[in-house]
Amino acid sequence: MRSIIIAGNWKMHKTQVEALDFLSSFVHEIDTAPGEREIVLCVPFTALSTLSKNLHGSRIRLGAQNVHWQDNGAFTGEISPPMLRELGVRYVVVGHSERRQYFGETDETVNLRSKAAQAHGLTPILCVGETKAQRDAGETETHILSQLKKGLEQVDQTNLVIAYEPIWAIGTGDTCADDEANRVVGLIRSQLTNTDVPIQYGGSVNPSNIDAIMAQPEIDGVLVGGASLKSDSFARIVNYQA
Ligand SMILES: O=C(CO)COP(=O)(O)O
Repeated sequence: MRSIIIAGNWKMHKTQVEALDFLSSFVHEIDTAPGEREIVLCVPFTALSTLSKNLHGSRIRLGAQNVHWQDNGAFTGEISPPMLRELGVRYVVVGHSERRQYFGETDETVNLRSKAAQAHGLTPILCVGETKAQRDAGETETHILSQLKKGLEQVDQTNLVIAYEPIWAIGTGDTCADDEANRVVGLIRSQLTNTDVPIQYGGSVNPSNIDAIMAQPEIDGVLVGGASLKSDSFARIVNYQA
């Protein structure tokens, strides 16, 4: 049985005050969401502690947006798995295309980060996806298969989420067609030894397209950027009509 995971990725948005403001409305707006939907907020490191203290038994799970593979050491600017665990974090986004593009993340470091997260009981949300140029050149499949092969080496597939995020669909309003997203997610699933790994779609998900995306049989959830920043909009996504 595959889990459904609806996750917001706030990226570099929201101070602690803004995060608490979001939470105060959001907890009520998701009151009636079906219980089997896992709701995750992947927030900036600086908002983790405040949110963690204010979740008060809520069903919302906390996620981080990056994690280092060492427990501690001279790695200025990085955060370790035990530091996240201490704050009640359950999930961590690994290998987001923005980290690969702007911060030199490679399949090898993505792999190290995923394994370290798992070793400390965190669930990595491993992101893969192609650029527009790769799609236009017909290289979508080979690119994603290569990202998966390297990224998943020795990764435990019983504690893992994968997010298919076509880079050209991120923050552009240009969503991948539902059936095409479904096809690529199916291709990703065909590469896994555990076919129950939840696989999300990400890229311009919003309250208007969520129902159609979640109607796709291979898609087990979404990773939402811009539309997760407003509580009513993200709540509508969480409350999608099945
Ligand atoms: O990158 C994303 C989530 O990780 C998607 O961002 P948008 O939903 O803003 O397109």
